[in-house]
Amino acid sequence: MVNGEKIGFIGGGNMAEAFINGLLNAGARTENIRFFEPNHDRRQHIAETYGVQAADDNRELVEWAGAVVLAIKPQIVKEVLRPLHGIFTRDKLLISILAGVSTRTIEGLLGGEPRVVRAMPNTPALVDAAASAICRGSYVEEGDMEHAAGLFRSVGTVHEVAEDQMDAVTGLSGSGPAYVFTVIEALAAAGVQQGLRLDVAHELALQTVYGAAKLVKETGEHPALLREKVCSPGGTTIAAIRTLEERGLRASLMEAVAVATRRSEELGRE
Ligand SMILES: NC(=O)C1=CN([C@@H]2O[C@H](COP(=O)(O)OP(=O)(O)OC[C@H]3O[C@@H](n4cnc5c(N)ncnc54)[C@H](O)[C@@H]3O)[C@@H](O)[C@H]2O)C=CC1
Ligand SMILES: O=C(O)[C@@H]1CCC=N1
Repeated sequence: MVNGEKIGFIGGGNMAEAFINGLLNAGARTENIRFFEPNHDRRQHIAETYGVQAADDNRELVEWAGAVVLAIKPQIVKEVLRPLHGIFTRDKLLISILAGVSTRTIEGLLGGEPRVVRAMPNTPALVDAAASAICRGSYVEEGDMEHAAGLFRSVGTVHEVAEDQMDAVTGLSGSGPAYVFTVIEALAAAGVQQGLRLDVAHELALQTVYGAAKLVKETGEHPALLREKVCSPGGTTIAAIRTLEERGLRASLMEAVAVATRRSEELGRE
């Protein structure tokens, strides 16, 4: 983000917290970040943990900010944005991280020709390892995409995609951390079943997933090639891989991403 820019968060939930944390780690100043959050406990938690100021309401927040991150649940987008109709003047940029909700819907709710960027980050933003994608609204200005990309880069990686790909991004990387958490949990359970202590099994499962991802990232090698290097002829791994293929791990993941993509599309129609 531009140094010294005022960034406001509508909503102080999990994702807003991840970004506030990431921005501060990246050198943003506390006085340049504000948020509005109606839940008292969350408001207090964010204000006290990060030393950032809570606004009294969303209108006050938007009037103060240069860039606004919309971080509420998609189901309440209409009730939250309708009262803000007309106050998103051309000097403000709105970045929405809502699953499913199109830039066209948001632009319609805000009125006029608001500068809107739609984004889909994920929770590893909390540890500066988010995978995010962004797409442009109808009225963005030159520089807005790079500007928004800077926010997401401060907590991980970012790609620009066409808006018709955002639901697929949501199904893959937006929801994806939950799939991987399930894999870690299942591997640990499998280790326990084979007689390992839970703490040892959990640590082995976690480090294996972390190490495998790091190996793909740092070598740049295709995962299939890296997998071949683990599979000794007639050995343990190829026996396990055959079982995973027979039980449909690949098809299960493809179907999971398809279902999540469709759910994202539905959220946009609700
Ligand atoms: N949790 C995730 O992994 C991801 C979530 N998203 C999207 O981010 C958005 C936020 O998700 P979370 O942070 O997980 O949800 P959350 O439920 O933790 O946060 C939403 C916050 O908005 C607050 N809120 C309710 N009414 C409000 C109002 N009128 N004004 C301001 N704030 C209000 C709620 O009290 C709550 O703290 C959702 O639209 C979701 O689709 C995107 C990527 C990943
Ligand atoms: O589950 C959800 O709807 C949100 C969007 C992506 C991750 N969490």
